[in-house]
Amino acid sequence: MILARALDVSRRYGDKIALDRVSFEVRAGELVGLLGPNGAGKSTLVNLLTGIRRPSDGRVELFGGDPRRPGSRRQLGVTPQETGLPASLRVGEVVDFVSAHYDNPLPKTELLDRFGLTGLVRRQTGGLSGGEKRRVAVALAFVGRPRMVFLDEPTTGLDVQARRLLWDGIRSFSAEGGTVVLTSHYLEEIEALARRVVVIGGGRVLADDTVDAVRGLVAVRRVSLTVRGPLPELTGVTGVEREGDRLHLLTGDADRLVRDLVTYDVGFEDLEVRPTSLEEAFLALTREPAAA
Ligand SMILES: Nc1ncnc2c1ncn2[C@@H]1O[C@H](COP(=O)(O)OP(=O)(O)OP(=O)(O)O)[C@@H](O)[C@H]1O
Repeated sequence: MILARALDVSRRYGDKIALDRVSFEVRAGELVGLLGPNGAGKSTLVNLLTGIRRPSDGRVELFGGDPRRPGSRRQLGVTPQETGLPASLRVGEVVDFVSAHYDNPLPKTELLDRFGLTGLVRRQTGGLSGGEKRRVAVALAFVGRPRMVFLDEPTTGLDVQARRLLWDGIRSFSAEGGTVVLTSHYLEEIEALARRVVVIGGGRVLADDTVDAVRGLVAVRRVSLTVRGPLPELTGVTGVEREGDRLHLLTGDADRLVRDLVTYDVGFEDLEVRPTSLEEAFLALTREPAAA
């Protein structure tokens, strides 16, 4: 069952085309990561699907209706990229306030426990750290027992431990059948959480597939080796990183590269060939949109 859909959607801000004929759908139970560099159009897509903005062209649907109608948003939870919490209220009071808007909210203790916030219940939000505020803001998207949540960069500004606490909360919602769409710059986050990744660049969908398939799409391999002398000119190398004597070469044809290293009699040690990280795949995709 499709819970959210964009059909040939474009969004312009003056002369700027933020989204260019994008089609995208989210099915019940999915955990989808929207991945893209700054300004790619991720937030714009989220804002259209959650009824915050209107498309310039094309159609958007949320639970089969117009996202701008409050009735279509009843089963939706959203954490925008930036949120404000009333500084003088305690965390528990903010949760009570938001809960009061729903018929059957999640019990406060359960919500706080799920997101590792129990210890903060009596703290005024104005005195929380940036990371603690962010965790509260994300948890609030879940108060009304939504069927689907949109989380725009949920873990920006969080340290590793806080990020993991949030991931646990998101994972348990997903494990119970909840549907999640999240945007992220943290490739590690998409890999850790999402089964499906949609790469957005320049207002277009560059790839929409599993994390493994997106990596396979660019099929870049990382060949690592330790060399003491200079390297000869090698064909097909698209990137080089150096850590002391250790070199990491990115290439679309690892077999050929290794053959060339042997042919040129390069004295290498500890040769390793492995698939790229999603980050490397993502950089290659956004650098060469035509190849996608
Ligand atoms: N209200 C607006 N007025 C004018 N231009 C806008 C507005 N909102 C977004 N844009 C432009 O549209 C493009 C897409 O922006 P969007 O915020 O959707 O990208 P994003 O992928 O979410 O980026 P980030 O990762 O930096 O949040 C950008 O070029 C941005 O400057």
